[in-house]
Amino acid sequence: MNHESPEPTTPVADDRPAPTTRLVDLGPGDAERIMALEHLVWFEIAQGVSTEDNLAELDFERTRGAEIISPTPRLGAAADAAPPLAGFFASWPMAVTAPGPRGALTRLPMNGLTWVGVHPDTRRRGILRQMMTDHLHTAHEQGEVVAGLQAAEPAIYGRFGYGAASLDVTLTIARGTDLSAGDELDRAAEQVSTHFVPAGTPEAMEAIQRAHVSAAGHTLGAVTRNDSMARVWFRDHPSARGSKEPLQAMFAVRDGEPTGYALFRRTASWGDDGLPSGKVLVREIGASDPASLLALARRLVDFDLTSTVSLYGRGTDDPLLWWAGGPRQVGLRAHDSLWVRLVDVDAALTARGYAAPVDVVLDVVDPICPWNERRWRLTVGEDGVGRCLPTDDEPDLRLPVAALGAAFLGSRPLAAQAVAGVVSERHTGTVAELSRAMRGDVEPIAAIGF
Ligand SMILES: CC(=O)SCCNC(=O)CCNC(=O)[C@H](O)C(C)(C)COP(=O)(O)OP(=O)(O)OC[C@H]1O[C@@H](n2cnc3c(N)ncnc32)[C@H](O)[C@@H]1OP(=O)(O)O
Repeated sequence: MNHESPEPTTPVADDRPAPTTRLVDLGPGDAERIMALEHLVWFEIAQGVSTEDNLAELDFERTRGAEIISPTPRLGAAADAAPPLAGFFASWPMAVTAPGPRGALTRLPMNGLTWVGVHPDTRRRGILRQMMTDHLHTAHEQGEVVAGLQAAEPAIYGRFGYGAASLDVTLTIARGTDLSAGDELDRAAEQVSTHFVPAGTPEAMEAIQRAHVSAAGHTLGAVTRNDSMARVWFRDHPSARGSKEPLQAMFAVRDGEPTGYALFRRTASWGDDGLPSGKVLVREIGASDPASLLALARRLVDFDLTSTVSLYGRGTDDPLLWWAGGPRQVGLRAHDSLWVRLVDVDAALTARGYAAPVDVVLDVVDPICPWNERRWRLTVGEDGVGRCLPTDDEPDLRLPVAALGAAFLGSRPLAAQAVAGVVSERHTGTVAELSRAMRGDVEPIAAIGF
């Protein structure tokens, strides 16, 4: 990303005079103005964390901002200060596990968008739209095929072609709950040992990363950090965490090999009755096989001085949910997790696999990425491998690109989206045909936080 965009923003739904901004690449030298904007956007400050540490997770090859080039000068600002930022966004090269051919899984590169924010003084005047257009066009130019994000608010990103492709389920399990999984899994879980260490050391971070990527290969919907993110992700600043215990990494090990991990923190508390009621908050848990997941979960529900364990980032048909007794037992709460955007419809539909043969012509609507907005023929053979090519043939169905993003991880069936009026069918039966071919065998897990 080395191009600058001199075009001013287009005012939308606001008659205040719009500032003129331009999109620029940002680097470590922009730390001060990045943090000035971040504090205004998120109104949250990590106490005692240096600016350098705050920004350490950013990839400055993929970090952009909208700087204000007029009006100037700014009341109260130093005359030689760099222009302030009206907007900011960054991304990481990540990966997501999508359905592969015939029930297999496939890990695909994914552009993960993050840190999106616009100055409160300049909102609702098109700066986000300008940034999103730039982001998706840059991703396309760089050959990225699939993009994803987690939305601060669910109403924002559908208009930019993202579809909510997975749900994030939180399970709260009482201490001592009998996780009932059947004899075979019980015996397999007994072969798995667990131990935990502070997560914030370089050695722990490296081991977490290995377990994280390995677990993702077995988990539909799993999103992974890349190695450079992993090196800084779990720094656990004592001043920022206050009196909480350091983040802990628990590993599952079978035959000397790591087979899973969990990241958690315990918070001590005591009830009015004098009994301990500490909480275990599990930020991530992942495993390469169900027995290792079970072994980790059994250990987590068995800590002295605690009363509940909350597991974030789980899925709707998660084995943990049913081992623990079902939705009513675990106070199930769900919200949208990963929003998927097909940057290149043909490459993305060719990269994932299918559950059944299909031959359909899609009429895709995508005003933000015009290279996608046309008819595409998707042909899938008996082997579940697809090919998507441009065509001028009559379409079988018409749909916005966001509908394909929503269905990309094998959930959110197109047939259900047709019932909701999002997808329309020109030839009877073609929505059902494509819908069945895109379905996964299980529901996707939620994405990690990013
Ligand atoms: C992946 C992530 O990082 S998610 C984090 C998103 N960031 C935040 O929520 C931080 C706080 N909020 C903000 O910084 C800003 O309000 C933003 C980034 C959400 C929006 O920026 P703006 O420059 O005001 O958006 P912009 O004017 O370009 O609006 C684009 C469109 O989105 C809509 N929109 C913008 N914000 C919202 C919102 N919070 N809810 C619903 N719609 C919204 C606008 O109405 C507009 O719609 P239209 O083009 O269909 O008419």
